[in-house]
Amino acid sequence: MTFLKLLIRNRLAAAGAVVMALVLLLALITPILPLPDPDVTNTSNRFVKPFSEGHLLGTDHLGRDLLARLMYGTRLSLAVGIAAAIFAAIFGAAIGIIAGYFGGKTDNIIMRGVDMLMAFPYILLALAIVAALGPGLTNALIAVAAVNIPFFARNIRGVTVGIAHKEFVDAAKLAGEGHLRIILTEILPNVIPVIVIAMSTTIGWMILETAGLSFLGLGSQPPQADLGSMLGEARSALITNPHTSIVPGVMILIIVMAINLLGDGVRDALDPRLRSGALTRPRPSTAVARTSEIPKPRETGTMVLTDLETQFHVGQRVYKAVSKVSLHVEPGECLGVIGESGSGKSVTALSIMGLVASPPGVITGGSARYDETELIGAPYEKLRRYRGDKVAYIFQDPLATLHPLYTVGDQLCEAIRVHHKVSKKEAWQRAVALLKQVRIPNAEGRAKVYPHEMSGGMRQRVGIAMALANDPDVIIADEPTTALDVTVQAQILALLNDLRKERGLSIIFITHDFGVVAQLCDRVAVMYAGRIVETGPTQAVLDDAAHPYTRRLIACVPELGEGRRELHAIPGLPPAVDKLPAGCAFAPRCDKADALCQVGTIELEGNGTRAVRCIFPETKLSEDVA
Ligand SMILES: Nc1ncnc2c1ncn2[C@@H]1O[C@H](COP(=O)(O)OP(=O)(O)OP(=O)(O)O)[C@@H](O)[C@H]1O
Repeated sequence: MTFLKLLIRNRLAAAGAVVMALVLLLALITPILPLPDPDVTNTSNRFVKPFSEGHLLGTDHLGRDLLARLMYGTRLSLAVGIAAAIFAAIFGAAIGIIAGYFGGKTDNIIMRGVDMLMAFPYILLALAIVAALGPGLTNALIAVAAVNIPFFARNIRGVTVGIAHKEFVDAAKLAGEGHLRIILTEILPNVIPVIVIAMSTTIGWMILETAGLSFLGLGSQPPQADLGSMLGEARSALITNPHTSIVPGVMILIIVMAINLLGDGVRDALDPRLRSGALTRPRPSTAVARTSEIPKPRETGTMVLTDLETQFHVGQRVYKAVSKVSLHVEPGECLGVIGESGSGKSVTALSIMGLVASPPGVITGGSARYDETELIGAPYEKLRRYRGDKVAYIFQDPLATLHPLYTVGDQLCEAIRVHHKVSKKEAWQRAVALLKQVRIPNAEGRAKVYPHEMSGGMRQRVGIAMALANDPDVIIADEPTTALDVTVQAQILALLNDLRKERGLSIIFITHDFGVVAQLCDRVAVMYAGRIVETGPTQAVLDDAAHPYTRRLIACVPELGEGRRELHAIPGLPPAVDKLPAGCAFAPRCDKADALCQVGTIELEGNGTRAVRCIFPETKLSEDVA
């Protein structure tokens, strides 16, 4: 269904589909249409012009009705082209899957054979095959299918090689599944979209090739008409009676155009990366469609978010990933943003610099101010200048953000030179100094290695060095230690803490671990279903959390050295952000909730230092202490 919707949304593809459906329908019902016999000659009636009585498209050099020949010819050309495409796809895909899956010698032998076939110009190869088998439509079909097999084999082999090394295939092998079963259940479903895409984009080409062979007299034999043979026969009357060539020529043009447009649409609609964003590529910065005025900031700091709202618009659905989030961070301060997976922490962080992919992401309101400059809705050039230079990000998996083909030193140099005009040598020296600063031993030597040659902890230090490359004022760290073991995690946290003190950095630290917040953050903001439910100084929140959700989150952290202690998981799941309930989103999971919690809007209310979004808080916040 999604596939069809996406296909229809692409207007050119939809036009191609309509034309193709019409042509196919006409081809199917040709035998029952009141048409004259396409093969009956009437030499007294040669070259009748189009729109004559009894001959809508005129007649050819033997007086045969061109409309009837066109309809039957189209039927035949389509049948042969489609059949050739199906054969080429089946055999080519089978060869590609076997070569890609088994690899090694099997791959070498099969693919060198395919290479040899590809070394011949396709039309020469097709001519050689037809010459060997003899002229005729079936042989033309075999020839066209055969010359296209290498194209499918190469494409599918490439995709299969990638899939054959994926973990789920290894898991199937470890579970003792046989090769045939793995190919049918693990590999094939993953390559079918590629086969369909390859077919949809080559079918038009195969119809042309079949027409080419018939044009040369090697395909359909007289008196049988197909589009190529009609063109061939019309060749001698090209100047005197052009309608005999124009009629089949225009039909070939229409069919090939329609198939190509449809094929491109099918390719786009089947590409999973384009699905949620319809058929458009992401824009360089997140789309902003405000539904209200830019709010005035209520706090001060290096980075101040006020009532930030980010949504994902997917078809008719609206996912409210971030709802009216307000945060601020002072110079030299570390703010922790904590919440379960899916609570909107990353989307909040990415919205600040316009890094949420659009479509489907849209910032629908709020403000993000860096040092008095509004970032939401700022022109892309301005955001680009600020990205990395003023506000830098550190992500969870540095392997995904570092380029695998460049050394870490080169990547650091590039990051420096994007924002500063310095010589390569100077950039390199700065890169080495940065690596030293993040305490990488033998920084000169390590600058020359590739990311995959480093351990996870070292890579994350490189990630931090990248973030520091341009001396930013704000660092947004999105779960930078989640993938690391506890000792390395402690080292990285200590490093971030030292850098913060040395450089006066503001850090927004995203995590789902209260233990990490306790170690590093001055203040904490707890998120649930896209909203802040509690904020306050870390120690105060840890000592006496006000929101039942915060209490439950803290209770989930094991305390080492405390002897046996029961951990209380939070029952239930967070709500889907496209179907948020009224009132408190945590109410369905909260044992303190009653009917009052499930109506209206519950505001975040505080005393200047702490705030909570709950009508039955676990603890009463003391009067204003600001
Ligand atoms: N492309 C998208 N289309 C629809 N919804 C999305 C999309 N990307 C994210 N979301 C939704 O936005 C919400 C917030 O996601 P986000 O990644 O910010 O959560 P998170 O708290 O950072 O989680 P995690 O700790 O797992 O990274 C989630 O409910 C998610 O389902």
